[in-house]
Order: sequence, then C-alpha cells, then structure tokens
Amino acid sequence: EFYNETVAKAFLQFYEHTTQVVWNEFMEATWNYATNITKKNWEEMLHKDSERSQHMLYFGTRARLFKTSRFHDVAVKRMLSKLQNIDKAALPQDELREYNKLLAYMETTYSMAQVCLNEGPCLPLEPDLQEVMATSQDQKELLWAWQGWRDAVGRQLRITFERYVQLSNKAAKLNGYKDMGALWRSKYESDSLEQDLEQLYQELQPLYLNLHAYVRRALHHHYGPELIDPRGPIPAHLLGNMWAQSWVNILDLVLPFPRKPPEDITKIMKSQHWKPSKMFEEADKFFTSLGLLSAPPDFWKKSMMERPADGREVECHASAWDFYNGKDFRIKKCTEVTIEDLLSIFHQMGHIQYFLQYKNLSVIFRAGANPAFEEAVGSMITLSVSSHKHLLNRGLLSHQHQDSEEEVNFLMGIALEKIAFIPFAYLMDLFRWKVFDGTIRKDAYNQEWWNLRLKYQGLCPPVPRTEEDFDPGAKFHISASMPYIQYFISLVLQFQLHEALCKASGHVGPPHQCDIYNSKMAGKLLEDILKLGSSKPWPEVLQKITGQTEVSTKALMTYFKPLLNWLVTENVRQGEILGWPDFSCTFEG
Ligand SMILES: C[C@H](NC(=O)O)C(=O)O
Ligand SMILES: [Zn+2]
Repeated sequence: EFYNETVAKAFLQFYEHTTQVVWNEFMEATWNYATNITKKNWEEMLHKDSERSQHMLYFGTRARLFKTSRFHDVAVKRMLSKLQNIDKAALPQDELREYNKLLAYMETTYSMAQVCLNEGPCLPLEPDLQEVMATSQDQKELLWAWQGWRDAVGRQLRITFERYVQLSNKAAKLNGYKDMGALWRSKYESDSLEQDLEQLYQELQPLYLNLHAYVRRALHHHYGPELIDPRGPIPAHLLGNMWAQSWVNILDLVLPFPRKPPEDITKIMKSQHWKPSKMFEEADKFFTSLGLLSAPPDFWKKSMMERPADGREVECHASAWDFYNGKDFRIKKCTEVTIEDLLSIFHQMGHIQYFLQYKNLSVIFRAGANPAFEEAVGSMITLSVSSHKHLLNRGLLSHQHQDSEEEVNFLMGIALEKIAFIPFAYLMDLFRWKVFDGTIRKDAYNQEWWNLRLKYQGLCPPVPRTEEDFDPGAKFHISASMPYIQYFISLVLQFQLHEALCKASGHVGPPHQCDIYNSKMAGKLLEDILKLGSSKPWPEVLQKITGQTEVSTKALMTYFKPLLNWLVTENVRQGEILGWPDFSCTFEG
C-alpha cells in the first residue's frame, strides 16, 4: 500500500490541510509568550507546542512508511523526506514536557535577566547593558557589565544546559542522527559540510588576523600596556559588544585616518527625529524599490517594534515571524533609533521578504534554501544600504565626496562588523557540535569555550573564569537553543549575492560602492530564488543567482581588498605580529 505515489500525494494533501491551523496556533501562542512573559502565556505555549508535536509525530512516523525510491515526482520525495525529521517531537510525552520546560526556562532567564547597580536601578541587556558595552571606554565599567551579565545569565543556566544536551541528543537519536549536532548539520544536505566550513575559515583567516593585530595596537594605545599585550589575546570586554562578535562601536578608537572621521549617522537620525516605525518603512521601501513585495497590513498592525512601555516582560532579541497563514508576518524588536538598529531592521525585513515570496508553497517548503540563505538576504541588502552612495541618497549623509582615505575609514567600519564576526560565528556551533558529540565534557564546558574563544578569536576573559561560570549561556542563541552556523555561512554568501545583484543592476566599479536600490533587474533575480523556498537543493538555488554551485569567499575578499592592502602595509610598518604567540591570559591588578 505504501508503495503508491497517489496515496503519498493524498497523504501530503491531508498534511497540508491540517498543518496550517496547528502551526498558526502554535506561532500565536509563542508570540503571545515572547511579547508578554507570564505564567499563563507560558502554559498556553506549552499546550500548543505539545499539539504541534503530536501532529508532527503522527505525520512524521507515517511519512517514513513510504518507499519513495520508485516514485517519479521529485517534489513528493523531497516533501516526504523533510517530514520525517520531527526533532524534539520524537521524545516520549513526559520527556518532551521536561524538555520544553527547560527550553523555556533558559530562554526566559536570558530575556528577563538584569544587572543591578549597588544602590539604584537594575539594568536589562537591551538597551542598557548593550549601551554600556557600546559607548563606555572605562574598562572598570565595561568589566562590571560584562561580568554582571554572565553572573546573571550564564551561571544560572549551567545545570539546565547539561540536561538540555542529554535530551537533545536523545531526540536526535530518535530521528536517526548520532547526536543533535548531526541533526542540525543535516539541514545543509552535504556530507562534507565541516570540511567545507574549515576551508572557508582558513581562506578568511588572513583578513581576520590583520584586523585583530591592527585593532590590538589601537587598543594598546588607548588602554595601555597593562591591559593590552601587543603579542597576546585581547580582553573580551573592550571590543564594544557584550560578546565581542561585532566591533563597530570602537570605530572611533581604531579609525585609520582620524582626521577624516565619518559622519555620525545615529546623530543625524536623531536630529531628523527618526522613529522606529520610520525605520521599518525605510526598509520596506527598499524592497518595493526592487519590485519586491511590501509588508502586508497585519505586519504593520501586529509587529512589536519597540520595547513595550507598559512594564510587560518581553524577549527583546530581534526576530522575524511567519504565522503560516499567508498573510500574518511580524517582527519583534526593542528598537532604538541608531544606525546599528536600522541595519538590523533591514536584516529582519529580509526574513519577512523571504516569507512573503514563498508563502504559496506547501508549508513543508516554507523555509530558506538552507538556513544561511534566510540570513543572507537581509544582510546582503544592508551592504547596499551601508554604501556612501545610498546613505547620501537617503539624506543620512551630507558629505558629498568620499576620498580614498575616507574609503579606507568606511571599509574599516564594515570590517569591524563583518570580519570581526567571522571567528565568533564559526566557533559558536563548533562548541555546541563538540558538546553534543561528547568531545567537550560537561565538567569542562567553560574552559573549552574559552579555548575556542582564544584559538579562533584571539580573545581572553578579562577576569579568571571557573566551571561555576557558563559563559556560552550568556549568548542568546545558546540559551534559546538556536543554531548559529548559518550566520557564518551567510557572512560569505551575502557578498556572493551582493556581487551577483550588483552585476544585474548594471553597477560598474568596486563592490563597496554598489547600491542596488531601485534596480528591478536585481530584484527579479532575487525574487526568482526566494520564491523557491526550500523546494530545491540549495546549490541549484545558488547557481540560479550567481552561476556558481558553491559558497565562495572570492566576492568577500574582493570587497575588502583595498582595506586588506592598507592593513597589511600598516601592520608591516608597525612591525605587528599576526596572531597571539603570548597566548596566556593575564589578569590586570
Ligand atoms: C548575528 C545574530 N543575529 C540575529 O540573531 O538576528 C546575533 O544577533 O547574534
Ligand atoms: Zn536573521
């Protein structure tokens, strides 16, 4: 009976028909909880999750019964194979309930954590602690926020995380994978993923090492030799970000040509009285300028664009949501009026555009070609948005011309976001894959985390760490059990897509001067792949837009070539050592 392709198609129709309601109700309940953290909303979310899990279990187990090898319809085969991965829904009821409780506990602990001043207010991560990490240059204040956040979050999650690993691996095994890391990696449909990623990382390392050496010199100049060893790792609290994953906020300290500082776009936004809603409209206009779709009415009515002022506890980490009914799509973000948040909104609107373009596909195919494509769409657009040409055109800059020194300053600003991020984005799942496969044992979680932070990022903790700490848990995606390797792949992919769309838009000249705004040709090229969702293997999708079937660092290296030339010259001139041969972490005072 289960050899019959016609039966399979009827089975998939039945799935399609029942899924939209189940998933829509689950998303609503999860949204209600994330935008109003209460016990009642938590219970409701758990209830809807168990309904969704039962639905997945029912269809996932039956999908396995079909012998699809002799089927003709490739789409039917692809749908049935995707249905079979039911993730945590494979756990027995009682363990699924325990798992959902600890997932909610970890994410809620993260979202509600605050760091309290001796006498006076307690500060949440967004916007207050982020603000301290971004703007303070007093290393004692930076240390207070850095250590306080890890005491408030990481330490609380340590024991729970150990149980999370056990149940995750049990769920993965029940889905036929050796551990949860293997299940996460399966999303890329590649049996050479880890080698391919290591290759990408090796190709990008010279860029990172030159940036690291140059930034270290500038910090040495600012904070002095007692804090910075010019041949050693950099203390992790001095990079302008709680996790040192983006260094954009120390641009003023590291500017190559300090006499030609770039205009302060955040200041200009504030002087022009930008509001969060205008920031979202600005992003929406970019997509419609490409001939793509505008966010529908529900988006503007139901999104959460700012932290609520009514005292509600919310999860502030920005995210985009598909409610699986073809018309309800939202973003949840605690928006501040800054250029960093404007670019983050473009990133999130990239997710929304993907949802809109594939909304008529089967629910099974309503996802990116792979998770990195989902992340790359919005980030690729921000490469145009950040260009001098675009910002000038949108009235966010007044300085007409950009000379070659100002161009180096500009590229440094982009590199502090994109190049600094490379090793962090890579190590986040290197760590978790090793935790899931048992290479990293639970009594060494923190030590192994810092081994990776040293090896890949050339960072040190500013104060000694112990196994009472659980510093990885102080990063959202680890407390929220969200994979991260898609951000590493997206880093490379977004430059490849940018290069392809710039070419389609008729751009001539260096990629960092390209702005695809208003290009219907670029928009059409992008639309044609977004519409495919996850219905085709991603190499096919990549080929449609770039002509290549592999992720390649060539476009990224071309984009940063002028900066790398400048950095290498500068580092040679200063006699810099690339890397951190003095690898031990010293603690000041
Ligand atoms: C890069 C990643 N972005 C996101 O979660 O939207 C982060 O914030 O760490
Ligand atoms: Zn994203």
